[in-house]
Amino acid sequence: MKNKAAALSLQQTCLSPAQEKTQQKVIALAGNPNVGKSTIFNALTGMKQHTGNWPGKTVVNARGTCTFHDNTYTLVDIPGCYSLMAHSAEEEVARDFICFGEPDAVIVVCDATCLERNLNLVLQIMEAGRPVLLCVNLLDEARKKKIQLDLSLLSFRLRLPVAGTTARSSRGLDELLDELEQMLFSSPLSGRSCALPEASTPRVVYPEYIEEALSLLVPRLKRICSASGKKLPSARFIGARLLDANESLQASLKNYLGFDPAAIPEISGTLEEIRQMLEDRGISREQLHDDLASAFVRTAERVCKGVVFYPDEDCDKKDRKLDRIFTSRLTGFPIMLLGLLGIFWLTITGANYPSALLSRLLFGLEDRLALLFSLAGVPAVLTDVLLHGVYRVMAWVISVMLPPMAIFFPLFTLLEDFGYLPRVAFNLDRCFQSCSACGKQALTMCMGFGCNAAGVTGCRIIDSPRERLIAIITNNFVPCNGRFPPPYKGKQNCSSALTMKKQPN
Ligand SMILES: Nc1nc2c(ncn2[C@@H]2O[C@H](COP(=O)(O)OP(=O)(O)OP(=O)(O)O)[C@@H](O)[C@H]2O)c(=O)[nH]1
Ligand SMILES: [Mg+2]
Repeated sequence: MKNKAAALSLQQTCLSPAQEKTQQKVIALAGNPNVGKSTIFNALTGMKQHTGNWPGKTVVNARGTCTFHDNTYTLVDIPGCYSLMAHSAEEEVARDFICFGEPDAVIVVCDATCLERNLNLVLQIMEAGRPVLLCVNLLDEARKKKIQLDLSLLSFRLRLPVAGTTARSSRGLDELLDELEQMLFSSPLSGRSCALPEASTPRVVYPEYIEEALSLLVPRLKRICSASGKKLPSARFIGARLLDANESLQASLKNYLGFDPAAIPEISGTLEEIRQMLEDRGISREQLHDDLASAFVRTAERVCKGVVFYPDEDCDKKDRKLDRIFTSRLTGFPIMLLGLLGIFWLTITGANYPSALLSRLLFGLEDRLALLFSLAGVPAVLTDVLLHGVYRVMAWVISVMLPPMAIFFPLFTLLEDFGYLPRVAFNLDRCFQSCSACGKQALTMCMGFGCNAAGVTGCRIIDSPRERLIAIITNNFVPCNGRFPPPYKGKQNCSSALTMKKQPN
């Protein structure tokens, strides 16, 4: 793409308030996990955020810049989330940035193959009052499955700009930036303004009793919050979350405003009044919670009618069949064991040949360097330190560790891209759970076979701090390729860093 600029920085931004803002417009890239946010981010900024075919790779916000038609944007790739009612640490990071990070706009990336499910989040972000540009990605996958989409109708129904993309091949990204530009810089009269006033936003309509409660709460919240002078999510959104007693959002709101609106007598009194009203009508907190959530689902269903066509009823048939083969008890485990053993065999046996070659080359060079050092009259102590110390260790590390890594990680990436790794995690989830660990640990352990450092870093994908700690500690017991035990290293004897000797000439 012609319009990419170099990326500047990659940094964690949890609550990222106004002080971080520059003249550049700050654009958040939000969406469900695994819909291609980081792929779009990388294509637009030239950065290298981790992408792969399983959900939950991005766990902290990443920033980069992108220039298009002389406008420079700061793009923020945020972790995938299914909803703004955060259930995990990553979802909280995403929700906090959308609600309190003061982005100028949010590009919500959706998966074209399951648009209806993705619209849930779109509607929530719209309710939060953030300017939204909808990016329907994975159009190539939708085409493969013969799913037809009417994006103009979708745009009309949601009253949002919509762009279709295939991020993997950078298709549609210029159009996406065009839409963004129009949305941010065209006048409200042109009809493309993103900052929809609250009243004109296509609202998600809640059941009558919730609307009644909100009509009591929202005007009071508006009065209190408007005094804060901050770019808050809409009062309706905050009101609905206060009704739902969403503690984590309340804590972030308090952090952002500097005071807790729910602790102000006017609001706490109204909440109490509403609670009493619900109790009198026999409405439980669970029902309230379900009704608040299902309003989005119902609206998404309504919006999608006539927008998405599945001419082939069994468009997911192939995926389901593969799921059955790779995760059933009968075939899932044998295939998984054979596959993983195959990879280890290829890594270990295959690495012996380049290892032997590299070690012959590097140690041969050492002998020649030793000759050169002695001819040059280099003191013995210096030769020992530089040549028999630094150089020899480097030669060992390169010849032992580089070849298996060069084989293992590409194979691992292939498994990731084929979508097999989440199936491994699924297969092993029960085993890991019976040890009070998390199924995702299967992925970090596999990675640990390539390199423990990568495995430990990868443990960021595990939500629960306790399970993450277990994964980090136990990863050290996974023999990484530099520590594969000698009996398994094949006949060639140039392998483990622990056992390797200098090759005789
Ligand atoms: N076929 C196809 N694959 C895509 C497209 N966009 C992204 N992908 C692939 O989808 C997978 C997920 O992409 P990511 O960019 O990592 O998704 P993400 O939304 O950042 O995922 P999380 O950070 O886990 O939430 C990767 O394997 C991408 O190569 C696309 O347009 N078409
Ligand atoms: Mg990502």
